[in-house]
Amino acid sequence: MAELVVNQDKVTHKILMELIDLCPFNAIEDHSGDLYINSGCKMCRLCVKNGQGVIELKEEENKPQVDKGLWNGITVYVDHFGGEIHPVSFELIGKARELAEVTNHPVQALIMGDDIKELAEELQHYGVDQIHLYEDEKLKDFKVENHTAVFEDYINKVKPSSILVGATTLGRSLAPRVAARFKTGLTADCTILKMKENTDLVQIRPAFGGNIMAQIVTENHRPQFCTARYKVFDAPERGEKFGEIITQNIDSELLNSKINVLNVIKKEKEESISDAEVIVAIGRGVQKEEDLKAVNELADLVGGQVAVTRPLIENGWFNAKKQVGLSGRTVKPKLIFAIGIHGAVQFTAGMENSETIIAINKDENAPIFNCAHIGVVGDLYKVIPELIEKIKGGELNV
Ligand SMILES: Cc1cc2nc3c(=O)[nH]c(=O)nc-3n(C[C@H](O)[C@H](O)[C@H](O)COP(=O)(O)OP(=O)(O)OC[C@H]3O[C@@H](n4cnc5c(N)ncnc54)[C@H](O)[C@@H]3O)c2cc1C
Repeated sequence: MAELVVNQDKVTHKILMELIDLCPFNAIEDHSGDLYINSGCKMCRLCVKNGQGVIELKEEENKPQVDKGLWNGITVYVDHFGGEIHPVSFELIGKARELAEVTNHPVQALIMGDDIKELAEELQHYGVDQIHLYEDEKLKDFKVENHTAVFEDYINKVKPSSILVGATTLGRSLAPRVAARFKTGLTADCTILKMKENTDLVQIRPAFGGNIMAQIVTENHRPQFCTARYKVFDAPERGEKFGEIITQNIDSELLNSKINVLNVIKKEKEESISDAEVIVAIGRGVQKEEDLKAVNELADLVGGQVAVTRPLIENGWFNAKKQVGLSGRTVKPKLIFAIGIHGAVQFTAGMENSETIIAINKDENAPIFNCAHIGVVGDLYKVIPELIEKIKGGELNV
């Protein structure tokens, strides 16, 4: 761990006041002219950058060192259920291929289950170099202890440098357990991933309530683990068959979960905003619940689903599944209307990769216009009826 060292001899009243103002966490205090850092400090290092040498970062001596050359490959954990691969796994394969170009590492897929050869063969069409297949009847149902044991076995045998896991219910349960076994870092819900030439994976995600984009690097441990949500990255097109399937074996004794799955009841597939191709997203600019009638009419006309910002969940108008954003769902439709939405980073983090964003806001300075492809400055109570009229009259084709 790094620590902050305060050079009290360099502290002047002016610098102290500036740093107190600068710290976003109110962690710097004036103790009779001395600078004191309290427990609110989140090590954001703003004070180190701007403190004119008053605060220094002291890196830990004898840091653990890893031989990065021994770790080779970018592995995607393939999430599947009921004979279908979760689409997030394809998206991660697309990202892994991009990252692998920097380091010339192979892209590997890790798939485990029972009677899943066909799924492994399907993966051969997505540009994966190696598909590591674990089949055992004890892997038929997801049992976190068994799946963790297999994952551990795989890492010990193959030694991948980076591992990408979909932030599904299953992935969120599995990835931290495996990361803990290797005493390595895991960054959850990454929205951007970049690769350094030295094989360090730069894991970028909103942090501190979405106020900053944190860049997290696991410099001294391998493997590097991250999860990413569905609809953040692009899946590659299905192509020619490529890559080899490597059958891996694990000592069945290690699959010793005490969980006995009696029955698996498949949930009805629900309509989800994450799958929508067109979305009409609304925010607090819509003032009354009865105004939703016009919003629904617009959504019907454009063949879209209605989605909302968090305040509209909090006021009880919508179910939480309709929320877009950091604490809601990530969406990447072909077209999204953002109507009466300010454009807080916590909202845009969940929709800024949409193909076309049309923002309607009466405030021309609203941040939503920064990520919009088309911006309409106007009152939604005038713009929505006009849009409806024009679509109905055939003047506008959406
Ligand atoms: C940890 C954390 C997580 C969060 N997660 C999320 C999240 O996942 N999703 C989310 O949405 N928020 C989230 N938030 C809340 C977020 O910070 C914002 O408060 C929220 O997104 C604001 O919603 P809004 O844009 O609808 O409302 P407001 O900020 O009130 O904006 C309303 C907008 O409507 C415009 N407007 C008003 N009247 C009209 C009109 N007649 N015509 C046209 N435009 C009009 C205004 O100009 C304004 O820009 C989170 C916050 C925190 C701290």
